[in-house]
Amino acid sequence: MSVFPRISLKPEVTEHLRSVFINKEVLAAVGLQEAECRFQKLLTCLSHPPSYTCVRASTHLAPLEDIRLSLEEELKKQQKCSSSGEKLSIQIAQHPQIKDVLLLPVDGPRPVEQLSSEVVVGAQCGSAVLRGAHVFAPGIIASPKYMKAGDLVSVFSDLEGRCTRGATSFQGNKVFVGNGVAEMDRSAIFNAETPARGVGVRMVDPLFQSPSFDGVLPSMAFLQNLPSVVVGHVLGPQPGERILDMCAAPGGKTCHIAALMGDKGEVVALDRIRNKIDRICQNAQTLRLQSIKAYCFDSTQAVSIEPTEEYKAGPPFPPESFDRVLLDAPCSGLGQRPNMASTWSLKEICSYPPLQRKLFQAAVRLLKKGGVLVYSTCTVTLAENEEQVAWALKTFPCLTLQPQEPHIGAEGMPGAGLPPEQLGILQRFSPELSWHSINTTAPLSCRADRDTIGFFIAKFQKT
Ligand SMILES: C[S@@+](CC[C@H](N)C(=O)[O-])C[C@H]1O[C@@H](n2cnc3c(N)ncnc32)[C@H](O)[C@@H]1O
Repeated sequence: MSVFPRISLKPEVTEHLRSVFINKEVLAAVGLQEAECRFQKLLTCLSHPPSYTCVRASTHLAPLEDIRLSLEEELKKQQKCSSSGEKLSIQIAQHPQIKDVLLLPVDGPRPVEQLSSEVVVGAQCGSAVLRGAHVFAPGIIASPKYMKAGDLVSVFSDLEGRCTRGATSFQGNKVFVGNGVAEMDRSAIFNAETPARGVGVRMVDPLFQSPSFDGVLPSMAFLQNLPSVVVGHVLGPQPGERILDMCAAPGGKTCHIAALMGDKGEVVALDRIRNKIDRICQNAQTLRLQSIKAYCFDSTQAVSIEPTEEYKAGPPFPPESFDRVLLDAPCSGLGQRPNMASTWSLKEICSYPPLQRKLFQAAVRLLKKGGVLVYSTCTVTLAENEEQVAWALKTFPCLTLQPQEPHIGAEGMPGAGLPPEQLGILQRFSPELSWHSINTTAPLSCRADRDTIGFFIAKFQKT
């Protein structure tokens, strides 16, 4: 059910996206009415959270069913301690095809009454609340003048980033995300000498309710969107191999790859941003994985200039060093859900394809002959997805497009000149195709594959 307005984008971005979704090839395939309808559904579904939470279970540490039962126990304990009167019935489902995934239903939108005391949070924080998080103090932008710990407050998300930090009220474009109990006085949030940390508002009556995973079985349950889990399986890492994850932070997919290899072999994780490397290491440590080596490095420069150089730990690497390469590329992120507003310009969105191509060139060079390259993004544009595939197949005759296992998403979108047999083996998660037709009372395992974030996966082999 739609409760939020469509995602708010700059008009130039909306027009650009319309031209992507209503391109000539799509028009020829489905007609104008259906193409326009899909585009409108896309704008609506992007502002809403998926109807379930996906957890990747650490099946390298314990059997899935044991993890499922422990998680159920932990979440029941969490409910006993919660001050909320209403209890969630906890049903954790397994995914029918993916053997390390657990699915938890999200209950929402729920009928929640708004209160007169308002806390305003940033849009990113608001989106996290809609996916089950509490409000952390750094996310709070405004609060009532005399807010004390223990006060019941309504939480609003500031969609356009217009609220002034420290304000006592805000009349701009905001969306109600639920009620909670303040865990801090206003003065501790805005007037403290050091920035406040920890939970600022504990959500007791959220608009969309799902269990909070904060500190719940951290080594066993990792929150990850379903398409991101699919990426690891499509890459198909094998024990003993050497794998490169070129854009790795915060390391969700890196850790999955290492887990799928039974932590045997070597997973090299690169990211350009230094402080994000710590997150990769923390995640690896929490999930008890030792085969991961993380480096701060610009992956466009990851091929060594000296061609005869031997492989050594750390970048740059000689050509053909890796059995498999994952390029989970930096992208415009327009598939993320929920996302109620983006202030990005068209120029910013169009800045990604050239960077993705530079990374892709390095990926192809670093891959061994016979090796597998997986390219993925969490965005919906053609330029960052199918057009990149068309470019790659033309630029690198050594690459062939491969079928994916599992293939639970839709096919690639027409518009980049790819023939149907190639579109058919691309995997595009397109929540707009089923928006409104998803029966939220149907078993989770039936609807999970369709109610995802927007995502794209292509698999290549170097011959
Ligand atoms: C989509 S995110 C990766 C998410 C990650 N694969 C995961 O599953 O947790 C893209 C990442 O690429 C990194 N990045 C951007 N440009 C890069 C470059 N030239 N070299 C290496 N990393 C880069 C960003 O810092 C960002 O962390």
